[in-house]
Amino acid sequence: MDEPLLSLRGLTKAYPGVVANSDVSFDIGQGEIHALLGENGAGKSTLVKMIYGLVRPDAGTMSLNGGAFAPGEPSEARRAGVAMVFQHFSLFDALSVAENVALGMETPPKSRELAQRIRDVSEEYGLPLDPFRTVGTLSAGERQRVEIVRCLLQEPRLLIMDEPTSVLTPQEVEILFSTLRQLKAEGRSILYISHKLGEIRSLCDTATILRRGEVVATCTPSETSSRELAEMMVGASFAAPEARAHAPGEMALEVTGLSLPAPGAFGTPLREVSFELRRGEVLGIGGVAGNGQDELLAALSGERLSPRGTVALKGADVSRDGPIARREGGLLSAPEERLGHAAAPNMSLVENGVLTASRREGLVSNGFLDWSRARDFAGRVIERFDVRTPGSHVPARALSGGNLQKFVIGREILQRPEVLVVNQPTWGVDAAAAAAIRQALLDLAADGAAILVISQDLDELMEISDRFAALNEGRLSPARPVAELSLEKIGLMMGGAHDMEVAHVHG
Ligand SMILES: Nc1ncnc2c1ncn2[C@@H]1O[C@H](COP(=O)(O)OP(=O)(O)OP(=O)(O)O)[C@@H](O)[C@H]1O
Repeated sequence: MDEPLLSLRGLTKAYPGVVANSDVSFDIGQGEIHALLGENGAGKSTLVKMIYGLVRPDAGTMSLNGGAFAPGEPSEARRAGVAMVFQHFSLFDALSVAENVALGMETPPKSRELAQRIRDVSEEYGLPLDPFRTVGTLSAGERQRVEIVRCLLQEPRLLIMDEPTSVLTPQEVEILFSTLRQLKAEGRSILYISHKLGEIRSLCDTATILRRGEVVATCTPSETSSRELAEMMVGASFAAPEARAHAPGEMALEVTGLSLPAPGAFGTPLREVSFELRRGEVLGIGGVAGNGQDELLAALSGERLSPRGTVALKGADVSRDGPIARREGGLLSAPEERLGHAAAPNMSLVENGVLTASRREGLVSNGFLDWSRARDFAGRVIERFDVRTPGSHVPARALSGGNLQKFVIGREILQRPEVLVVNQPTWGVDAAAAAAIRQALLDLAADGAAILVISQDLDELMEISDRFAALNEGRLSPARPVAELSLEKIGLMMGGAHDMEVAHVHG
């Protein structure tokens, strides 16, 4: 076998109360697509941050192309040929694609030349992108292309991708995969983090599986079933969610002709959105990111008020009520962006629990916070949703992405909502925990709650929804029973093809 591109030997990194990586050793071959798999908090992000020079290992060594490799900062890793596309993009909305790319370069070329290079790379790798478009107007898939093109301009030997498909439509996933296969054919290597086992099985040559910071297995994903992969990750078997039979009940949430202007320069207006949601029912709303999902959630949660007569909760007009009044009426919600919007990063989990649960859980009495009840509530969320953390005193930012997501969703579910609106409930959550969250949503519905799930994960929507509707440029399609729909029809309802045209307007 050829010499590996990257060898990791005994990498170890501890944080207070948790060993994030313990004696991790494996190799990534030249031209190999290598999957890194593991439950939430297994240590995947920590490991790639060490490779990318963002975190220093406490012990262990790395070698790249046979030479010692110990990047002290990302620019050093980049110079050595390591590039990384992050889960959360670091782009400036108000700048153009080319300006954003230039910002990440140490010595950017003149803007004309850079625009040409961007066009060349985007054509060569089948990633349509217009260098002069303002980033704020791009879909999530297009933003990701900006990040990928920015990486490819550095001619990387190793490209690290952290959950790249969580923001993509099925069609965009196909485009991304052909780009990755092309990079592999050129002899470049890819380290691929994902919780989507089907994708890993079709794309990756090898998989390394981490559990609680340690390498527990290495396998060939195409020869391993998704169930086997999942079981290696959790070290146990797990059950797929099961819907309990139920008949839809009374009207819980009725939205009628809801139109709202875009909240800012880069938001999406809502256009005549109408739907009904009954008790006991799960309505799934799909769509490409940036088609009004955040705006719809804000209008339902009460963060943004809408014209009278547009939002009715259990028959009462709540269009002009803010979030606190709606929560009191039984409508709870969890937005997509977990750090900053759903959770305050520097506050502890106890405090984050208080943020949305203080009234419904009676955590405040006579104007004073009841700390012991608040700790008890956070503790119950942690236990019930298997949030991996040293304790409820830990600040939200110290949790792995998936564990914080479990906390944010669990916090709402435990408050026994009558209507629950969630956006991307299992984003970044591993297979077993995602199954547990979906099961909790189904159980809530079976107990008579009305649930609205906004998600880009079509498999998820198909699995848990009774009816499905698609958001496209702020318009909502009529809802259809899921039993009548194929995945392909849903893809078309989403209008997922609209941003795939080659956008060479300035070419
Ligand atoms: N900056 C930090 N401070 C304290 N603890 C941390 C920090 N970063 C990570 N951890 C802890 O290290 C462990 C591994 O986290 P890591 O983010 O690497 O997991 P992950 O496998 O990427 O998870 P996910 O799939 O949820 O993103 C977790 O227990 C996490 O809480």
